[in-house]
Amino acid sequence: MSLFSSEPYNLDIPDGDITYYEDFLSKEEALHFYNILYKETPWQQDDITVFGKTYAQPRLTALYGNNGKPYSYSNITMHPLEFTFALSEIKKRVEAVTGIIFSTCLLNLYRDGNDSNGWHSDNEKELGKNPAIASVSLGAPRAFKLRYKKDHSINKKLVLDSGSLLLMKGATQECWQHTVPKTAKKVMPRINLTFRIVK
Ligand SMILES: O=C(O)CCC(=O)C(=O)O
Ligand SMILES: [Fe+2]
Repeated sequence: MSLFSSEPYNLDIPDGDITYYEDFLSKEEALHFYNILYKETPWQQDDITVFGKTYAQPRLTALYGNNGKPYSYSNITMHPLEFTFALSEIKKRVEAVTGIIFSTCLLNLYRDGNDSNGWHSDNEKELGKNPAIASVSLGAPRAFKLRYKKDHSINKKLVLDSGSLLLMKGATQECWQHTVPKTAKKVMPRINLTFRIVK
């Protein structure tokens, strides 16, 4: 954290609980972890099936966990790898700030502005009701949009900066969807880590 680190910021939204910690990691720490994770991660590109249509996921992913439990979404089942030293360090930091102990981390690599993550909620049944999801961003800043399921005109846009932590809790996954849209801007790669509790 820098001397001028900003306070955690609570989004003012109905039926959700979202906190943004802009300076969760310093810019130097974020770059350090970005470089390690970019190189050490066995990035994979899976085919996903959404509404009966199959296509290559527009980003690369990897799954890590400490309870051996697989995680399934969009007709893909991923089996967790053992946490690496770098991921364990980040996990400890996330747990210290949030007070929540996570079992699993899904990594996303957005190679450029053409990579994205479509509108979804993280509401898989193995996450249980009102799951807490802690999302760490490293590398290029990217837009992160949220919309209220009942009324899409209620929405929010954040830019998730390198070293930031976004914590989603409570009814957020039940009542909101989120997306990382494509961008026409020339952007460098971004790594996102979502810590979850897989039951
Ligand atoms: O990349 C992000 O910021 C979001 C990732 C995400 O929504 C997910 O993996 O479920
Ligand atoms: Fe998500």
